[in-house]
Amino acid sequence: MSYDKELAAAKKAASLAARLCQKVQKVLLQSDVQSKNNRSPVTVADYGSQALVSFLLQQEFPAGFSLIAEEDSKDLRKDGAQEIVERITKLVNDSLTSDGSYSVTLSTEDVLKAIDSGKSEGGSEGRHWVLDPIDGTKGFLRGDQYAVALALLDRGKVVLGVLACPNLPLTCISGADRHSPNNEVGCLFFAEVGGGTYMQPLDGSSTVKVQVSAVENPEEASFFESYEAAHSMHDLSSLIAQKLGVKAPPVRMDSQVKYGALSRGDGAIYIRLPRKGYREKIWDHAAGSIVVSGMDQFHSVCYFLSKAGGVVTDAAGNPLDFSRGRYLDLDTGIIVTNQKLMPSLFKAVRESLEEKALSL
Ligand SMILES: Nc1ncnc2c1ncn2[C@@H]1O[C@H](COP(=O)(O)O)[C@@H](OP(=O)(O)O)[C@H]1O
Ligand SMILES: [Mg+2]
Ligand SMILES: [Mg+2]
Ligand SMILES: [Mg+2]
Repeated sequence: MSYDKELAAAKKAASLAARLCQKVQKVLLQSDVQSKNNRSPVTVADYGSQALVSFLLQQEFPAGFSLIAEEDSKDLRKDGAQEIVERITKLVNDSLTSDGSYSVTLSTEDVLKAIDSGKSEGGSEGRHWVLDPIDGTKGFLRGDQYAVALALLDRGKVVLGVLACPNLPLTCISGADRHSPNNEVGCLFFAEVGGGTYMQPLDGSSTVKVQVSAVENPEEASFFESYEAAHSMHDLSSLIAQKLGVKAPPVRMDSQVKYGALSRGDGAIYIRLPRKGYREKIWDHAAGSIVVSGMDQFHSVCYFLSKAGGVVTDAAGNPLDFSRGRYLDLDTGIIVTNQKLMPSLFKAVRESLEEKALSL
């Protein structure tokens, strides 16, 4: 089955949302940032991006529309939030106008409703869009990396993914090419089931097919991990890297930009080991995982025969299961690399986890 129409709509929505985020990042005000009840930050750009993507997808695919997205309008409906809601509404309307193909003006209530369309519970039946309107909000606030991450699930499997990465250089960010004079930024990665992964500049001016690194010797591999030490245990990943023989220091970066960079071979390994008790959400990995694998992990024929795609599993070697609702139920963490390196990465992960358990 082809998802070309869905992919085209997803690329357009994510690109417009990325432009909205870029505009906000340039002039971010303290009043634009709020704290959710889990104390994680959320900004007018997170809300604006979610409202915009939700509205655009719903226009294109009104029948049975279902969206699983990170944000909701609860805090925006509280007393005193009117000003911030107006600012978000203006951002969304300006984005729609700038695109030229929409002659609508959304009210503040339209925007709140569009944000709240993201409350779907997902599951293994039917189609569901999955959105992280800004993945890496902490990176966004620092002026670093972040992504707009959008995927489509069909019967519990990821069938397409789009990652808009406004601050990622168009050229390789590691190894010998690192100091390339071309410092243009803004990449859009996209993948459709079975169709490989492609990258464009955010303005869509050209397209290249990308492939994960073919490195087989871990000594030549570099690895990615979260910038935030609270999101992934850096001591454990450095133990894993040491066991593998990785020589290069870790590349620490926010968000699913790590999956995008990996999909074009900027590094060969991504290790994510959250602290005990943390539950991963599907919007933090749906788009990234298909961009790296270039296909659905559950299509086992592709999974075993492909040489080009990367492999994404949990720390027990299981493929990620997006069919269980808003959360991923997985063993310990997520590891990503190419087909050749996966057996040794997996072994190093198991040994390191066992050593850590013994030392507790
Ligand atoms: N304690 C924790 N452990 C692991 N991940 C966490 C976390 N707290 C927040 N996160 C998730 O980590 C995401 C960022 O990933 P990364 O660590 O790769 O930059 C956040 O996405 P948001 O920024 O969309 O909230 C959030 O969902
Ligand atoms: Mg968040
Ligand atoms: Mg996220
Ligand atoms: Mg987010």
